[in-house]
Amino acid sequence: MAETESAPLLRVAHLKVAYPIRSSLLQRQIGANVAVSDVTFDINPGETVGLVGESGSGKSTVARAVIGLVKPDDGVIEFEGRNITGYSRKQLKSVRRDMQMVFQDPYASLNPRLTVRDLIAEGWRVHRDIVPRDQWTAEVKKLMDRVGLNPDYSDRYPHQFSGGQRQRIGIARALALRPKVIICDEPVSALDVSVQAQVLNLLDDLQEELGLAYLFISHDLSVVEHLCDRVLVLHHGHVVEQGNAREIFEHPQHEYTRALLAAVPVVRPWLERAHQGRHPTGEPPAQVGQK
Ligand SMILES: Nc1ncnc2c1ncn2[C@@H]1O[C@H](COP(=O)(O)OP(=O)(O)OP(=O)(O)O)[C@@H](O)[C@H]1O
Repeated sequence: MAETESAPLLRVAHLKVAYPIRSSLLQRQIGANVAVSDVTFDINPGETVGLVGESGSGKSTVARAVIGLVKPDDGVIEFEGRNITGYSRKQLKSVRRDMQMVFQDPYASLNPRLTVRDLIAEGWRVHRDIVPRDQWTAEVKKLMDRVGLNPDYSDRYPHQFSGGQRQRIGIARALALRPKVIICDEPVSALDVSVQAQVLNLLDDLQEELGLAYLFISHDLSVVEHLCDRVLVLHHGHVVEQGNAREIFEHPQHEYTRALLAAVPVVRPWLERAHQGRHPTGEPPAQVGQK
């Protein structure tokens, strides 16, 4: 799927992030908790790289470092060949537009006081050259349509939508900035299994249509296996195994990977559809607000 002839879209080399440990009384730093260490991987345009591991293994920390929310203690992060490791907030502005994030909890990540229209258009206030103001409404409706939401509901608020629909709003918000890569941090783990399938299939379709790259973070190996080209297995902040997704799932080399695989409860039939270019039969009926 991915083309590798040019520089990778995103390159993370020897990333180390340590969080300060503070004394609760004095708020004085008394040490550091190394959350990730020596994490190295590339993502090429149109590629999906999975980051898997148990809770606390460092997945979100890698995502936060890539997007500039935490400062690496060591290592290099490059975007399209540019070293962005030490970028200031202002310098990161141009990169953030190309690198969007979809979060685990779509409700917590959406401002409840904004309508869907304002939520989707929010990024255009900062990045003014993307969509002219007089076209915001039309463009919001197009994006809603694209992610499977009824465009007539653009003046509704997040609480008027279901969990799956709210995640579609989050995806539309990310798409609004026309990114090259989307970091998906457990994007379906807060959703019902049947709704997970719909959202994953949407992400898959968008990738095919727009050539997006994904850094896909999940503790659920059955999700990662079917969506990802390559996978990194994180354990206590270290990459214990990485490579082609299918090979890792068929022939896991590390005992931690084998333990994670053994913990996968069921093979989910809806995931069989991934990368086959068609929707599974028997998807649950669309919900209110969804087309
Ligand atoms: N803001 C923080 N301050 C201090 N320690 C943190 C902070 N955020 C994460 N950690 C610690 O860093 C380590 C990695 O956490 P991280 O959230 O990256 O893991 P994760 O694999 O994403 O876990 P989860 O799936 O539960 O989100 C953990 O030991 C965690 O306790």
